[in-house]
Amino acid sequence: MSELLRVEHLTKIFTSGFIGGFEIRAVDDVSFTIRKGEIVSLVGESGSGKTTTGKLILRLIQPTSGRILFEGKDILQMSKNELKKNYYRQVQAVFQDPFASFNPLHPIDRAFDLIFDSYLPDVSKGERDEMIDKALIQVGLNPDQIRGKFPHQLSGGQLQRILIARALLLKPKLLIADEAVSMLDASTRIDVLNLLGDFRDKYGTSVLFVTHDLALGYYISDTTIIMYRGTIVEMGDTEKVFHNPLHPYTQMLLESVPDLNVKWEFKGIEPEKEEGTVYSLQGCRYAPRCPKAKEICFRTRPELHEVEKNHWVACHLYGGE
Ligand SMILES: Nc1ncnc2c1ncn2[C@@H]1O[C@H](COP(=O)(O)OP(=O)(O)OP(=O)(O)O)[C@@H](O)[C@H]1O
Repeated sequence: MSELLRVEHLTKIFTSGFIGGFEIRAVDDVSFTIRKGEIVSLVGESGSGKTTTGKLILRLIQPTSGRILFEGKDILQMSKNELKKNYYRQVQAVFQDPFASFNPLHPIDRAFDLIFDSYLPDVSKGERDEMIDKALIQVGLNPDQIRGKFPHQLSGGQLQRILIARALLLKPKLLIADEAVSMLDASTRIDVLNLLGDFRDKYGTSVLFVTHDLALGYYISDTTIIMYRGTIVEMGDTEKVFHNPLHPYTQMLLESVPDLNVKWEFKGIEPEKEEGTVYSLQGCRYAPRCPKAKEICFRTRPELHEVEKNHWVACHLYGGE
């Protein structure tokens, strides 16, 4: 599989407050690639920088530093016109909150019209209708119950599927799906995940699947990237990351997945873990929470290095610093 997207040393620092405000390193020196036809999961807890990474790739926000190459071309050098006419024709996105993506004053068909007007202006009205119906059926919706409706007349799950149908209509080379199936009920969620897989097989669409749900990431992706506080702590073949997790953070995440055979039991109140944790920018971000942290972990940030084929970890426990 050849390379589609390359992210190099991507960093996004937000500043909060005015004078004497503080910096948030939402994404901090992140590098990875997505190959053609590859499904990559970006996994991590809330605030780990997943959405910011997706927004940077979509150039909805500007990075503080770093490069993003799509088919070898630096998207940060693209003009607005090039982005609109060329890049967004090939890179589509679906976000978590479907309500925010629809204008409540217009029937949902207008969302499709915008796509046709912008990217497929030569398609006739009859063909448009046929393509929209087909796309809706693909995501398990009945066009007769959807077309002409206003957003408030449809459920969040229906709106989300409409957005996925719309994004796939263009047969994009890359789909960024940011918690895109979170609002769907379990059976529809599997249908939509399967649809993404089918789409990849049929059209070679690559997917950056942003999720905090490990099980969904495992189900759909070839490659998994685990993020913690703006940094990549582990990445590689999904099977390797899930079946041989190396980073203590990945191990903790996997141990936290509820097991259907195990019932809750009281084990005492856990001390505060996340909010308010102070970490050093020089060291590993996870060190203050890490049960295996050594002195060096607080002092030097570990680099990602390949521990086995297609399996990288940024952790001093495995050397490589
Ligand atoms: N526009 C912004 N201004 C200031 N800080 C921001 C902004 N957007 C994100 N952040 C901060 O950047 C960090 C990463 O946020 P991000 O939304 O990328 O995380 P996430 O992993 O996608 O989390 P979630 O799963 O909750 O969406 C957080 O600390 C967040 O508060």
